[in-house]
Amino acid sequence: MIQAVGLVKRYGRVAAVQEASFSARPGRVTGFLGLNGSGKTTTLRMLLGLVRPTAGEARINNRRFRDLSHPAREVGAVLEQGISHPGQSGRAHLTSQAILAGAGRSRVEALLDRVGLTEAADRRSGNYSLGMRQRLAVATALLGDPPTLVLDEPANGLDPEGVAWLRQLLRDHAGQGGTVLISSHLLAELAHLIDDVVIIAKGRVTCEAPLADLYGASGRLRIRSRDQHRLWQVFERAGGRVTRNGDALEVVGLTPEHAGEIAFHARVPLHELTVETPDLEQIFLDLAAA
Ligand SMILES: Nc1ncnc2c1ncn2[C@@H]1O[C@H](COP(=O)(O)OP(=O)(O)OP(=O)(O)O)[C@@H](O)[C@H]1O
Repeated sequence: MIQAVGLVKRYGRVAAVQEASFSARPGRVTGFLGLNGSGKTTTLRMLLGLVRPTAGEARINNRRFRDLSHPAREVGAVLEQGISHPGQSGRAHLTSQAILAGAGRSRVEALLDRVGLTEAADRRSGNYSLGMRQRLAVATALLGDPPTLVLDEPANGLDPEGVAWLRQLLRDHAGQGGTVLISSHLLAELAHLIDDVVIIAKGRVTCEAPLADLYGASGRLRIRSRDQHRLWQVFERAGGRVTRNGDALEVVGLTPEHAGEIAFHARVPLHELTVETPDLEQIFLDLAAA
């Protein structure tokens, strides 16, 4: 469990984070979304004890990071690329980090395999692609087998296969009861990866909700029939908000099942009943620009 409680960070006159409160729950993958410069990295660094909050508190499993007795066993982080020395091989990097995390050599080999780096393990990490460096960073974060993962823009530089791999890894982690907080400036990048969304705009949290609610919030039906006037009346009477779009009605506030039954009882045959998929990126941009 990750909790941000009224987090504030000011750099001189710059208010990087302002009263940010949210949580990321066990068993869920939570997306932490915001445009560039909205305060994501600063917030994650406060959660991980790397930046001291001006006010408020960040808690991991109900404790501040600095009060954790075995940080590497409680939380793993992917914060930035280039964590390894470029001359060092992936295996050498992971082995040296394993010592810090109290993990054994067999764990290093298992993790190289898990992130798909076994074959490249002895190559200089400086020659790794961005995607391979991300995989190495994820392996490093997993060394202490922590239940909580914090990842800053981990999908950056991953090709579609890499994104599918990351998705499975995070899903498995959450499926075993782990907590995952993952940041991005693109909702589309995370849409298939996350259960919950926290959106930060200009340092303030503007939305904290299950991703499904974001879809549901703008669920809109498109309906055509022979008697649009009659349908308009009965839909409004049932609590729907109706507008016209060309020869169709657009209805918000009714489920397709409800709308279909209302039309049936009003004896108006439907020619079309479509659930319009909301433009998720647009919803995100509206919330992120708030
Ligand atoms: N050490 C610092 N000193 C001064 N200002 C800072 C510092 N770190 C961040 N800021 C400012 O705080 C604001 C938030 O920055 P932050 O890096 O947290 O945003 P971000 O959402 O992670 O952006 P990006 O996606 O571009 O990494 C920005 O205006 C940034 O310039």
